[in-house]
Amino acid sequence: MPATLRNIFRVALRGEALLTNPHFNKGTAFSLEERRDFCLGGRLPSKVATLDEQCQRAYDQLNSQESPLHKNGFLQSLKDQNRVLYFALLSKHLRELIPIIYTPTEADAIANYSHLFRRSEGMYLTFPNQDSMEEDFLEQTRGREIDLVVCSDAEAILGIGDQGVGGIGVRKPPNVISSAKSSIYTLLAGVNPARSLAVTLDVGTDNDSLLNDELYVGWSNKRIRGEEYDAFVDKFVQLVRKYHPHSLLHFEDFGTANAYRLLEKYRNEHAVFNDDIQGTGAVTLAAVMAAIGVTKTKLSDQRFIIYGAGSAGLGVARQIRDAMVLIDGFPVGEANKRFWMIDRYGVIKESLGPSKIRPELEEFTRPDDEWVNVQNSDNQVGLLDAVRQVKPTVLIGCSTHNGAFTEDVIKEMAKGTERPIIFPLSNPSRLVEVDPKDANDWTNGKALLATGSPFPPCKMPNGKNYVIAECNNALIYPGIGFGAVVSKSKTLTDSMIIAATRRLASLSPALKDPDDGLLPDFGDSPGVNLEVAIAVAEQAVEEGRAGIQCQKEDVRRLVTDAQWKPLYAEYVYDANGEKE
Ligand SMILES: NC(=O)c1ccc[n+]([C@@H]2O[C@H](COP(=O)([O-])OP(=O)(O)OC[C@H]3O[C@@H](n4cnc5c(N)ncnc54)[C@H](O)[C@@H]3O)[C@@H](O)[C@H]2O)c1
Ligand SMILES: O=C(O)C[C@H](O)C(=O)O
Ligand SMILES: [Mn+2]
Repeated sequence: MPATLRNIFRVALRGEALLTNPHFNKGTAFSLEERRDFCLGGRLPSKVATLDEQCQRAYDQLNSQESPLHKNGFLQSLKDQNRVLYFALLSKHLRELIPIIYTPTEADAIANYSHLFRRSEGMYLTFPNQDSMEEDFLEQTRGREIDLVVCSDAEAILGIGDQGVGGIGVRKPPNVISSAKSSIYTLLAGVNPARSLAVTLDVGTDNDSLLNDELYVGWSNKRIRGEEYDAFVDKFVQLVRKYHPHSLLHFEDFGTANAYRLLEKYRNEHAVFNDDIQGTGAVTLAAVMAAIGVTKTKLSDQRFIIYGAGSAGLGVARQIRDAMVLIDGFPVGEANKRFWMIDRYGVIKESLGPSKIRPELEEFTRPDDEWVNVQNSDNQVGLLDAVRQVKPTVLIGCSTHNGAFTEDVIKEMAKGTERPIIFPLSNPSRLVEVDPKDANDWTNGKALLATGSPFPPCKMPNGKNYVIAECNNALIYPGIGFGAVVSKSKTLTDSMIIAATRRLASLSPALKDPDDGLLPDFGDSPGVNLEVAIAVAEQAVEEGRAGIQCQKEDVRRLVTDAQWKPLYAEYVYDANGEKE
């Protein structure tokens, strides 16, 4: 892929092979000299276009697409044709187009993957083909330096569940989640797309509608679990470690039990990152820090109800708990007591027993005697009862349960605290626990709000707009990953993630104006992620994790210089030059 800062690029492809390679293709932007030297003479109309002109044309075509899903399809096909143009167009219209290639539209695209499938992207490693995994892996990566590997087994895609290699029904492609997350790395942090790899680990699916669809493009088999699953994933992780020891390995949308286990298993031997646990924990902590800046309280003053105790819910609880310990000097045991986790069986409390409480939840399990006056007949404590009893100051949703934060729940919460902090984080938009507009109305504009998907601003009682912060891990994970990549960090530590969070929190608009959004706008997300990357790389250098020799003062320049930007390089033909 043409690097931005190098103006001249030696390329070994000519003619059709050049025009059909998305990493090298410039379409009508090939200069006259390049057309001559690369045998493109009769293959292009005569006018040489600039990248700006190409963006304008592509944008006009995009706008003729009728729905977000059609726009997503158009952009996918642009990406298949010309990577520089794709990223240049996205960069020019960031605020408008992130929701098209990412949350929420990408959820519909994944749900329809098998029916929209046109062309594969990235790497598919399928359970029954594991004997050839190394060969398959090398086939796509030989001779390439890979900085970033994003993988998913698609068991828990956003809030829409098991999608196998990509679902059916509404419409679109597998690899979509790992590809979308990789594109965001490039767009918002500057990861070179030629140095990143999106991988789908196809271990089957338990989604019956996929298994029964003859157009399903993945491995039509029940999900593999247990030792066989672990061995398969391990084979893949060891390949990444062997061939790309400095890469960052990003896990996305694994089922909760696997997500935690895999993170713990590998985090001390390679730079691994689980976005749903750590990315969500980090961005949510930053939003909470901004909110308590508005309420002028401390983290350890808060009482948290976290509704949905899966990867995201527990990641958020742990991250905030760790910050309470680190920032407020609270003992861990005391900090744990500030959390009430709720899942399908109500509040996680002791008498639910090990069949309903996963081991990772034990530290947040509540004693039963807290609930003697509020238990329902089925021994479960629901959200409304919990809110009445706990009087939470912060209510966070990671449940996929649309509408769970009812008017009763929100009004009950507002009785117990002056400025309720309410973050319904489930994605995509249709799964949000409460529409922020309702939460705003029901609390007379008192609620401090953030959501996982983009929502329009709300009206405050004084007529002013209240910006709903988008508390999505994309505001921080690209920076965390890029910081780890540039510093060639051997592992990704909790302190590096805390450094990222603090840097993000320091950029909150609410610090200047308490009525402003709790987190920076996604239109500013490239600058925000750059700051995050610098903070992470500085921390890596400071704590001796970095694989590069440099001083902390040099990190800002190093990270900035390493960013890939969507600009065309000038090509010179060289039979020994780049081919992929
Ligand atoms: N905003 C963000 O950056 C962000 C990041 C990660 C996840 N999320 C969203 O959070 C949601 C959960 O994601 P996850 O990765 O943690 O999934 P997950 O499957 O690991 O966890 C979901 C949890 O919610 C519980 N749950 C389901 N229905 C419930 C109900 N009716 N009441 C109470 N609990 C219920 C499940 O039992 C499970 O424990 C998804 O919608 C996802 O899109 C948002
Ligand atoms: O994909 C997103 O938008 C955020 C998050 O990783 C999720 O699973 O919802
Ligand atoms: Mn996710």
